[in-house]
Amino acid sequence: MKLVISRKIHDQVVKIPGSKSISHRMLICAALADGISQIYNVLDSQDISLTRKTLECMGAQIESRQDGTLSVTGFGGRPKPWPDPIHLGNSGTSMRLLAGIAALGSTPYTLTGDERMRQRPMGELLDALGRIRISAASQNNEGTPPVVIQGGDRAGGRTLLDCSRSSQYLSALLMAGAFFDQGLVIDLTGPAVSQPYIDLTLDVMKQFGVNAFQVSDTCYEVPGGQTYSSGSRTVEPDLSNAGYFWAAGAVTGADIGVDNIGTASLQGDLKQAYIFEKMGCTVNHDGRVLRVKGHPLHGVDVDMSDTPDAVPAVAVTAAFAEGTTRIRNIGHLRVKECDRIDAVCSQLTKMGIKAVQGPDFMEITGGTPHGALIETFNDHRIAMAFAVAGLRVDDIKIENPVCVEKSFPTFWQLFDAL
Ligand SMILES: O=C(O)C1=C[C@@H](OP(=O)(O)O)[C@@H](O)[C@H](O)C1
Ligand SMILES: C=C(OP(=O)(O)O)C(=O)O
Repeated sequence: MKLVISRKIHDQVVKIPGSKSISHRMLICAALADGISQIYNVLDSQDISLTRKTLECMGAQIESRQDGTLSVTGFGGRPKPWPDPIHLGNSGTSMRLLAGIAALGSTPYTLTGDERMRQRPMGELLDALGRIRISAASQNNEGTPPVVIQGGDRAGGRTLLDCSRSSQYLSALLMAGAFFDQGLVIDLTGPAVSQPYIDLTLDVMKQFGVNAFQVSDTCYEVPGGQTYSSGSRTVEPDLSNAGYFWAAGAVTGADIGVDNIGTASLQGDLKQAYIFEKMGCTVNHDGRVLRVKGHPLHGVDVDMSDTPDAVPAVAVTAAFAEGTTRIRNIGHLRVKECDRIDAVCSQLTKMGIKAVQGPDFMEITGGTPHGALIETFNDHRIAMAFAVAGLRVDDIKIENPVCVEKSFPTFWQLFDAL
């Protein structure tokens, strides 16, 4: 249990570790390459270790240098057999992206996860793989892990994919598709959620010399017969995690900057700062440091389909705003580390805040929240978002604070230093 002490915080600039999404992708692309890559500023967290270990099982050699840089010797698109089940905890990104890589092998891989991961969907990805003759099945027939993927057929071609619950399926197909003889054309059954993560996949693939592109709103293509090039790459800071510090500025009135944020970042969660601006904060991006300074906040109406990981921080901030905040198009939050719509609303209600939910939205009416014991449902983002509330409210206790190790093991250290 962690007690967050409400306090006055000073204006300051913080440094956030590397992006989880970019770290997963760079490790995978480096493993898919021939030769040695150096990846700088890789996030050191539970989920990234799971991706790393799996890539090692598949034949990549990965060494950590003292400064945290990872040196990756790739297996050139030919993963080696691994007969034992591979455990991926509750890392959806590892599970879905690595299922795509497993499809490149010629022997079966079994991918499984913890209790929650075994409830998270991936039937849509299994169906799309099946359409290009890759045997991909859920052992429980419910479309959830454990899954067994057996590659062998590398013809590729055209497939159909439903990305209404996760964009990670499409990222998986794009990364693997470059090795298929005919490449891969992926038609979507409708718009994808979490679009910026797809753009991030295309961008990291490009950095490793592989082209893939969006043909239309609902069609993507990756030409076949391409190879990933090894080299040196750098992971930028994690902007989902930057959001807890910008939210700290928003709720306390301090001016909190996050260092090393490029204006051209493709991470969707850069938008968090601008949602806080819409709520009344001042945002100042001077090229390197992006600062959010809090002022009296007011409710907003936002579509957060593209930025699911930022929802808990925005929702908690909304508890301190005048009026109602409506967060729309977030049905996919129900299949994350926990049902995040339910978790956020139930814990805000415990704090005396009116929080109403619908199938794919929530509405939070700001007020005067009081202390509570916050249940985190083993979800890092619930823990970090409610820690922010503790800066303004006495007696916020966060249950199971170590769950932040999934994406941000140094969170408490940086947060306590505020
Ligand atoms: O591809 C990625 O790196 C991610 C995509 C998003 O998931 P969905 O596409 O399932 O919404 C996001 O929530 C997750 O934290 C990371
Ligand atoms: C949803 C998340 O991650 P994943 O899907 O990789 O478990 C997250 O980090 O908020």
